[in-house]
Amino acid sequence: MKAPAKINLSLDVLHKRSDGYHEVNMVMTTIDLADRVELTDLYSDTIQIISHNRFVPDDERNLAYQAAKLLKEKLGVRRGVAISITKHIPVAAGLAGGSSDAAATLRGLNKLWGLGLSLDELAEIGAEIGSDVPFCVYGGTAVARGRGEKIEHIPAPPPCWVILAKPTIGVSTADVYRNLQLQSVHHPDVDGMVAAIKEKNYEKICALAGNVLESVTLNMHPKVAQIKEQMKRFGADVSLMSGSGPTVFGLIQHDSRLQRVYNGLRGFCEQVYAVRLIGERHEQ
Ligand SMILES: C[C@@](CO)(OP(=O)(O)O)[C@H](O)COP(=O)(O)OP(=O)(O)OC[C@H]1O[C@@H](n2ccc(N)nc2=O)[C@H](O)[C@@H]1O
Ligand SMILES: Nc1ncnc2c1ncn2[C@@H]1O[C@H](COP(=O)(O)OP(=O)(O)O)[C@@H](O)[C@H]1O
Repeated sequence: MKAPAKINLSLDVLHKRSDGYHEVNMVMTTIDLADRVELTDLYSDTIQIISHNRFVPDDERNLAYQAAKLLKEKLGVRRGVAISITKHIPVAAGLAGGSSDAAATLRGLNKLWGLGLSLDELAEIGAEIGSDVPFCVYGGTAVARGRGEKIEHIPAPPPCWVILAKPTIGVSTADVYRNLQLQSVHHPDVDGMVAAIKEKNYEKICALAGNVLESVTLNMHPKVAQIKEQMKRFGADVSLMSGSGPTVFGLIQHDSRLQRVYNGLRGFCEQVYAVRLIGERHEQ
C-alpha cells in the first residue's frame, strides 16, 4: 500500500474544546511523497511491525499497529499480520506520516481480510487512532473540521511542484497546540482558499495560504522561520509551514524555478524533497 504525506494549505484553529482538543478548520491535500506499507498474513494471531527506521516504534505505539488492533477487535478478526513499513516521509514532521501508515493499514487489511468496509467506515475507525487519520483514509483534497475528523471533499488544486524542507528539529503537536495564543493570531481565510481551489486559481491559492500554528513553532524555532524566508527568496511562489511543523513547504508552478529553489535549500537544510502535488482521492 502507498501511504502518501499531506500538507495543510490553510490551517485555522477556532477555539479550545472542553475535551482538550482544538476545533480546527483546515484544507489538506496529498502529495507524492509516500511510505510503503506491506501487509503479510501470519499463521499466528499476532500483529508484527517491521520498520528499519530508528525513529519509528515497532510495537503497540506504532499507529499502523493500532490500526490493525482496532480492526481486529471491532470486526472479531482472528488472523495475524506482519506490517512492514518503509519510511520515506520524515517522522514527526507535520506531514502525517504515521497517520497515513495507519490509514494504509486500514485500507489494506480491509482488502486482505475481505471485510467489505467502506472508506467512510474505515475513516470512522481511523478517528479513534488520531485526528489526521480519517483524511489519510481518503487522501485527495479536503476541508477538515471538528478536531480534524470531519471531512468535506473538494477538487484537487491545479498541478504544481511541492518543495519540502525539514530541519532536524523535534516538534510535539500537543506542545504546539498547548502554546497557541488564539487572541493574538492572524486567522487565514479558509473559505477563500476553498474557493480558490475550486476556481483552480493558483495565484489566489498562493496568496491565501496560511497556518495559525506558525505563530507558535516559528517563535520556538527561528530556524523554521529562516527556512520559510529562504524558500521564498530562492523563488518559491509561496512558502508555509505544514501542520504543527517543523517542515516548510513551497509551491512552484514553473519547472525552471524548481532546481534553483531545491539547490538553494540543500545548502541550508538537511532534508529537502521536490515532489508533485497529487490532490486526488484513493480508490475504494
Ligand atoms: C496539526 C495537524 C494538522 O493537520 O497535523 P500534524 O502537525 O500532526 O501533522 C493535526 O491537527 C494533528 O493531528 P494528529 O497528529 O493526528 O493529532 P492527534 O494525534 O489526534 O493529537 C495529538 C495531540 O494534539 C493536540 N490536538 C490535536 C488535534 C486537534 N484538533 N487539537 C489538538 O489540541 C492534542 O493535545 C492531542 O493530544
Ligand atoms: N508508522 C509511524 N510512522 C512514523 N511515526 C510513528 C508511526 N507510528 C507512531 N509514530 C510516532 O508518532 C509520532 C508522530 O509521527 P508523524 O505521524 O510522522 O508526525 P506528524 O504527526 O507530525 O505528522 C512520532 O514521533 C512517532 O514516534
